[in-house]
Amino acid sequence: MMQDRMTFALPTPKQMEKIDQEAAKTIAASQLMENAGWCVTREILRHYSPCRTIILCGPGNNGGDGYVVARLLAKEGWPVTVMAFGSPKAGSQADSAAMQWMEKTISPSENDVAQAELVIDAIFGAGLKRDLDPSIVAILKKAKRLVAIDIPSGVDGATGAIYGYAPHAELTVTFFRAKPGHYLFPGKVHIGKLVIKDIGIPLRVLDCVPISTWLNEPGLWHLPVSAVDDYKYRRGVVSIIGGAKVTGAARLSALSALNSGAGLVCIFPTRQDTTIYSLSSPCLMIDHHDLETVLHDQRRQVWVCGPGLTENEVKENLPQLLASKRHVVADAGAFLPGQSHLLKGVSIMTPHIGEFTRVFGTVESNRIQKVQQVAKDMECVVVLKGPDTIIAGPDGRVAINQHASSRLATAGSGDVLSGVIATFLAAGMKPWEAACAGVWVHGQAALLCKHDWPSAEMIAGHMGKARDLAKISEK
Ligand SMILES: NC(=O)C1=CN([C@@H]2O[C@H](COP(=O)(O)OP(=O)(O)OC[C@H]3O[C@@H](n4cnc5c(N)ncnc54)[C@H](OP(=O)(O)O)[C@@H]3O)[C@@H](O)[C@H]2O)[C@@H](O)CC1
Ligand SMILES: Nc1ncnc2c1ncn2[C@@H]1O[C@H](COP(=O)(O)OP(=O)(O)O)[C@@H](O)[C@H]1O
Ligand SMILES: [K+]
Repeated sequence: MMQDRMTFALPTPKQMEKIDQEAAKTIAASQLMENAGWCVTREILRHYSPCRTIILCGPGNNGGDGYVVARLLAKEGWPVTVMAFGSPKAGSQADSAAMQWMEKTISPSENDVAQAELVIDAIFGAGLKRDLDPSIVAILKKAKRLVAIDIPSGVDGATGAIYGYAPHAELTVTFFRAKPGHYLFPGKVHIGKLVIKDIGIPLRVLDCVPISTWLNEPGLWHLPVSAVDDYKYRRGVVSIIGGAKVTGAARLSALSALNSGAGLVCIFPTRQDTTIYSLSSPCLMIDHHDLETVLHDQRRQVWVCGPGLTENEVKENLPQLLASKRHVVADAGAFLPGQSHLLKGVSIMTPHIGEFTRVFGTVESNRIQKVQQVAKDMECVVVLKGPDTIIAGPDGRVAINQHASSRLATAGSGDVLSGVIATFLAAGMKPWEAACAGVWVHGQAALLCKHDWPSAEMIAGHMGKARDLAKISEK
């Protein structure tokens, strides 16, 4: 069965608020809070043995969940104390949860937290929008082992930004769906193990919010299959501009395309002497005509432009590709300081944060918003590469990729990415889907490498197997 793409939805905290409100129309809010508290308790019982535990309870619903956990853990015989940070509003859900807590409640104290063997952080949830109070920061800093309810207090659930400080949780239990901030840096490193629990919110309430952000997983997109009557031009042709001086980048991109299932991979060398490209793989076609002539071939719709190219090489070739309405995957050398106009018309661009900043200016704490804006302004798909790669479409859709490995942090792995994305584009996938699939398969290829330190060439060698695994995972 195909995965329902709603499985991968990452609602923002604001959307989650709306989801909670809608859910409360069919299931009592008190029941949702009880379920949330019970889910957190079960995870604590699974991961820890009974020990001196302090539950830090804030004034909102996150604190309400904390009071439920306190009651349920105490029932299991755990020595539990609640540390209250303000009182819940009279008559609120959190207020009734607090009223059911009959045991020890203490005022905020650094010393008591320092003495606790386990600290449960139920001060603020994912919707936090301002800096934590310094006295709260001082207390959180004393926690030795910490479990966060929903998200560690201080992490912005929409962006992963940190409001002054956030503790490092060993375990974070969130409800219904993860939020973007669970997966985005710098917040991501504060989450520890992430557990997402179903608390009884009906799936259909997702329809009441316009979800635009997704976890990048197979099923969000579908890779083309190889048909019995396949032939090379149906699989798709990938063409790559090959630089004169730096030749490895285009060759890595080509190798990646060949191994990802492209029907044909061609290199258009910018210099006369083509030996380096001719000798690199017997499967590659090397162009010997000028670009104008080559572009008469209508089968060659998809081009990679940038890996290994100098400014001049980009300026000599990119405008011609765009003028002839080719689909261009722009990377590396195509990101010239302040020259965003050169990129107008590309289908997909794949900058890392340095390249992105060079062309589009500094990125504030809300990277998603900035990448979405650039995708919209430039009318193309933007892949902001990194350990939490963000793929934004001009229509506002965003995918956050987690399926990767720091094994990718090696020179040339970006070139490999451009090759696989171009392959999927040439196979007929839409740009956003091709980019998402390429990023996932690239991550999978790195995960398949036998040791932790593969070269980009080795990663490229695992593309075919990684593509097959992506296809299987769609089911
Ligand atoms: N059906 C549901 O709803 C369910 C919800 N669930 C749970 O709800 C949680 C979200 O709850 P929430 O919206 O009440 O947010 P939460 O962070 O607990 O409190 C906000 C309060 O804190 C205050 N405050 C904020 N920042 C502050 C600061 N820096 N310094 C000082 N004060 C600050 C703020 O004050 P105000 O901004 O109004 O001045 C407000 O009073 C979610 O994480 C999940 O655990 C589950 O029970 C499942 C069912
Ligand atoms: N720590 C990491 N975790 C996951 N992916 C990473 C990490 N570091 C780098 N990558 C990925 O590796 C690739 C590096 O690309 P890039 O920076 O363009 O390198 P190069 O220019 O050397 O080819 C990107 O796809 C990036 O997302
Ligand atoms: K919390």
